[in-house]
Amino acid sequence: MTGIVIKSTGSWYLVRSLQGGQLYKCRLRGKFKNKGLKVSNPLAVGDEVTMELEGGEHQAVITEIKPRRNYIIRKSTHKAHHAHIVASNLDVAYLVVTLVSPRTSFGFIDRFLVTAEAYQIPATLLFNKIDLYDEEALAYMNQVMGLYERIGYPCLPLSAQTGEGLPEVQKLLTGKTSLFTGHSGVGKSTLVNALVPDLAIKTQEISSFSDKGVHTTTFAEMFEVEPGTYLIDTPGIKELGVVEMKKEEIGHYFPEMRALLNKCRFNNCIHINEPGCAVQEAVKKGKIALPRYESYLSLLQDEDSHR
Ligand SMILES: Nc1nc2c(ncn2[C@@H]2O[C@H](COP(=O)(O)OP(=O)(O)OP(=O)(O)O)[C@@H](O)[C@H]2O)c(=O)[nH]1
Ligand SMILES: [Zn+2]
Repeated sequence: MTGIVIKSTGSWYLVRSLQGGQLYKCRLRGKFKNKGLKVSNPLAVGDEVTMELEGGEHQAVITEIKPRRNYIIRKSTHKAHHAHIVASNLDVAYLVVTLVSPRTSFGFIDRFLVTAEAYQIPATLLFNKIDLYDEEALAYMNQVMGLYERIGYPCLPLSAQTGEGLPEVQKLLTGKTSLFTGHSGVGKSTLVNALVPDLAIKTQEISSFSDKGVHTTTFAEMFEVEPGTYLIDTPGIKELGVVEMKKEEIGHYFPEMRALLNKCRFNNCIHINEPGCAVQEAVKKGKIALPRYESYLSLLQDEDSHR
């Protein structure tokens, strides 16, 4: 029997069978090694596994994991050098942002996009709460959306509250595995609720497998929107941290910089103040948006502080 991990706690796993949709509470048989990956969890949400029934009606043992197409890692906030896989086999990563109450910063958006680039996962920005925007805010939003669309990131305006723009989001989800993330307060829960039919029932079903007292919402959970369409909610994840990037690598994760990188005079250029730098030139000419370049500089600085 094969299935998809829809919840991973590290000690047990909830798997949805691909043969009938039932849920199984699973343990692992033997040791699973994540080759070349320094992570604390052997299995993540989105992993496809083989399992064998065991004992109780809804219990199984995971015997094998299929190779991952991709995955996103998050650094542990309390243990240095610890990281875990948040989710795997993703088709799209969505960031929910708002320009008012609260205002998502460019820095935060760009960090998310860089992470998605590093893991080669297509990213889309969802601008929520447009019902709150006045004319000025709408004009600003269009400007920001234009900036990101020119780089190649799809952007959608919506209101999880009024439902405006939701059908467009729903269309994008169909047949895919989508990860949702965003700052606290941007309306991610409201949106996930609007997108996943019977979310409360599904959440209840998932938590009915939890042992007493250990249910937490800090793990990513995968919901079936309809067969073949999955949505991964990442509660409590404030930031998808990029794990160990070399300074020279960072520019590659800005698509608008990527094409220019071999045009710099020095091949180890990090585009700060080197002469003959194609990136600085493009910033001066307005071909690279200033906020994007500032995000780039801030990521460089972060790497400095990690050494
Ligand atoms: N006006 C307006 N309010 C919204 C919209 N979407 C969500 N809200 C409100 O924004 C607040 C935060 O929404 P949540 O869905 O809890 O936000 P969240 O991002 O899940 O926040 P956390 O649960 O803290 O991660 C709530 O009061 C919602 O009712 C929207 O489209 N328009
Ligand atoms: Zn340069």
